[in-house]
Amino acid sequence: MIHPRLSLTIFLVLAFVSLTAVGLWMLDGVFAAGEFAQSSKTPYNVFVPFLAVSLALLAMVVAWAVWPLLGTARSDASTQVFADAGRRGIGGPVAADRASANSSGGFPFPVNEYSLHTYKAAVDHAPAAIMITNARGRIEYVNETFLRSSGYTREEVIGRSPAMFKSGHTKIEVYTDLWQTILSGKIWRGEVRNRRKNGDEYWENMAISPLRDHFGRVSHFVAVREDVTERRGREEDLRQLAQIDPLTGIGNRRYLVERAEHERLRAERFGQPLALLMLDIDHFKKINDRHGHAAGDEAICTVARTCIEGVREIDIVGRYGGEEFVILLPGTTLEGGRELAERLRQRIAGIELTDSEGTSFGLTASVGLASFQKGDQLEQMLASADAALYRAKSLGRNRVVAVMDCLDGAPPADVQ
Ligand SMILES: Nc1nc2c(ncn2[C@@H]2O[C@H](COP(=O)(O)OP(=O)(O)OP(=O)(O)O)[C@@H](O)[C@H]2O)c(=O)[nH]1
Repeated sequence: MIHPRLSLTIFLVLAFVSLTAVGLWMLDGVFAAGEFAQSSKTPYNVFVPFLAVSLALLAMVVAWAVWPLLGTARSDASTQVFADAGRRGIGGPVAADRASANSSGGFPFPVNEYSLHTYKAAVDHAPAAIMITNARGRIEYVNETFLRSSGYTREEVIGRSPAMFKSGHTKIEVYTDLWQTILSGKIWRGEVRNRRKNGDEYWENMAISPLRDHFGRVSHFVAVREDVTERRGREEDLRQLAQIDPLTGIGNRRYLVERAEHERLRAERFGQPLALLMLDIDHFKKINDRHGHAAGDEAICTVARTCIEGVREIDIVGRYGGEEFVILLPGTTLEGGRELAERLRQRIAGIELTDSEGTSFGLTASVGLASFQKGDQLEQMLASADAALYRAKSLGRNRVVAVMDCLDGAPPADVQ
């Protein structure tokens, strides 16, 4: 493709030549130059300055057209990187062909005079942290924001690998995906947890794009990084808040389902046992009716505390419904689960509370127990525990009942 400046130059040259020819023709000079020369009253003196002005203008136009091309040819590799990155937007894959390097991007200045300075200033002071590494993964450039957010000085990072910022808390799959993407010439976007010089960890949202030289080889990687620690923190707070039961402060049903699914997958994968208890306060409606809603709330909180205090740290306790709790026991068999359920039942039966009138009252609870069987889905485990709980209630309450498997429609087998 012809360079736009070149096309304009050709057009102007042709225009000047035509104008000169027309001017001379109008003076009748070109066609009768011999006569003029011989004539005493020759117009020769008129068209010489005319021709000189035209030629001077022509020379200026040519100089105007050729100067930036000469200038750009002298520009170095960094001009090319910045010019291309700036013109196409840093973060986009770039094939740094000659034509694009020569372009002044529509500015009325040569690329290496205007663009290099402007683009470099823009990158140096950009609000996002920017890092450029070479093809061997060594850092060649970092901007001011990068230095501020990482806490390092330029001397401490230039020539080193970006691995120096790793916190060790980003999944290995994230890095595998990152390298596969950028080595295939595409932009990688994602979030990684990095470490500042002072040891603090922070979340960065990154866009890493490969730059190519004029042979099409990846020569550099440009990483544009934004510190998103605050946003991640807020998201995590909201996520946790959405999973907490406001009355008891323990996990709610959403929390339980998420954790239970995680534990079920772990049990499936590693062949470990997993027991699930479903515990429900007996005749709770009567407690509310006789002692008031506040006493009912107090009873729920006390049972929650009793469950939390009665299990191991790795066990998971949550409020599944009104006066119903689910307890997950990773690494625990049905027998182990039954022992714990019985212990909790006894502790709850020992609770004594006082209502607002000073009347004391006690509590009992029934427990349904299920254990993970290979291939079980979470819904099956919950349904089994629920069926066992129903049986415990129908057998008179204040007891523990276990069910091995309700899938075949067999009636639940009582443990107690
Ligand atoms: N105080 C209080 N009561 C609640 C809360 N959530 C649910 N409830 C009440 O708990 C009672 C549960 O009653 P039911 O489901 O009939 O069960 P129950 O009376 O315990 O009877 P069984 O489970 O068969 O022993 C209902 O009256 C609900 O209104 C709560 O957060 N606080």
